[in-house]
Amino acid sequence: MAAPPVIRQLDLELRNIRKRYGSFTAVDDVSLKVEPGQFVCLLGPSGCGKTTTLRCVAGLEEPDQGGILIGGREVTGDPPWKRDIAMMFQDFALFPHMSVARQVGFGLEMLKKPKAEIAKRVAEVLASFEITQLAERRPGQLSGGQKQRVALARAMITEPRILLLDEPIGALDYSLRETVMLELKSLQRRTGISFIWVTHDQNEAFSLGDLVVVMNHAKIEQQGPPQDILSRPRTPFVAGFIQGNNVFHGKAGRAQGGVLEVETPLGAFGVPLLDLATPAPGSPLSFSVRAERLIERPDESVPNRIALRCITVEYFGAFRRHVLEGAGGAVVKYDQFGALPQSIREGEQITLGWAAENGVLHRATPA
Ligand SMILES: Nc1ncnc2c1ncn2[C@@H]1O[C@H](COP(=O)(O)OP(=O)(O)OP(=O)(O)O)[C@@H](O)[C@H]1O
Repeated sequence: MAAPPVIRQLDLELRNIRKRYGSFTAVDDVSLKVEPGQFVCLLGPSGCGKTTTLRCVAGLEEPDQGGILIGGREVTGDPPWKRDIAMMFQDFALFPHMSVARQVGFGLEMLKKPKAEIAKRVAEVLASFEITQLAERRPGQLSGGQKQRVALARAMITEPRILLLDEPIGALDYSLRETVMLELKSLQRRTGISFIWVTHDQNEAFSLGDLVVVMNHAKIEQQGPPQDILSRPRTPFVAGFIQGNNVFHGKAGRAQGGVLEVETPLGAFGVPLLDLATPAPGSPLSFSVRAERLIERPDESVPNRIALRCITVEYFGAFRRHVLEGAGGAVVKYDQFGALPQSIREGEQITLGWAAENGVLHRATPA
């Protein structure tokens, strides 16, 4: 007889969560499914509702509408300690008068575990986070990086199903961040605990997340693997928020062979429709083209072409960014691999173009 199918419960499911503060809606109709052991990054500008969403998952806020399931179990209305989660805050929220060893064991103390078991687990966790030598110190005697480890050890000791992290490396020096990011990613992979990581830093979100959830004005604008968000932004907000996109606004023209003509102040361009319905002629819309997808001095075979003047050339580590101006002052960015010889000078007039397949038509509304 065939083995019964294994049903893997989602670690977390948010079903149409809404949270209002008075008349202000901080989280609006947010739905999310987190697979077991997923690294999820909630990404968006300040005030978009990331922290409030996380606090709803933690049980620190109660949503006005919608449901929260953790490990397939409805937890909406349950207090934080009944949710199989742990949380780590940007300021680490360490208890100032408590020794490192005591704080790390605090979660187990709350769960009323026997003293001997707590001592054994604390010793193990301190060793695994390489902070045994700090056991008797107080938070005031720790560096930023050490506080971070202590906060993490404290969160992980109860082996939660989900770890919620609110800007967990935001308080660290830049020099430390990359190392800590790598450590946290490998910790997440090793333990198989789902991480929900709030950040406004897209580099963090794209380098860490299996799933990136982009929020704006209390709503999810797009969610998907980093590659999808980078290559196929679905809304003008996502395209504009993610570095390196040129966003063009215009009106729908004719569609032919799956390519829509879009009329913009810079000219008419062909953009693939892919799975989108053909918009009514004249309806307003937008599309984007990544700055590294532009081609210099394209020949006649390239249908989308713009005459521009180069305003500035800037270096961003591995690439060189050209900022160019077109008709009516529209700004276009063109990125070139930094190791290539510079081919466009400031002040130069130049034609840039792109293959039609590199244009990404946006959906009019968030989805
Ligand atoms: N307790 C509260 N009372 C009233 N408004 C609140 C409260 N908490 C949050 N808000 C508002 O809800 C909105 C979303 O806040 P939230 O902290 O979730 O945003 P965020 O995306 O995490 O921002 P940041 O990156 O700045 O932390 C903000 O406009 C904020 O001012």
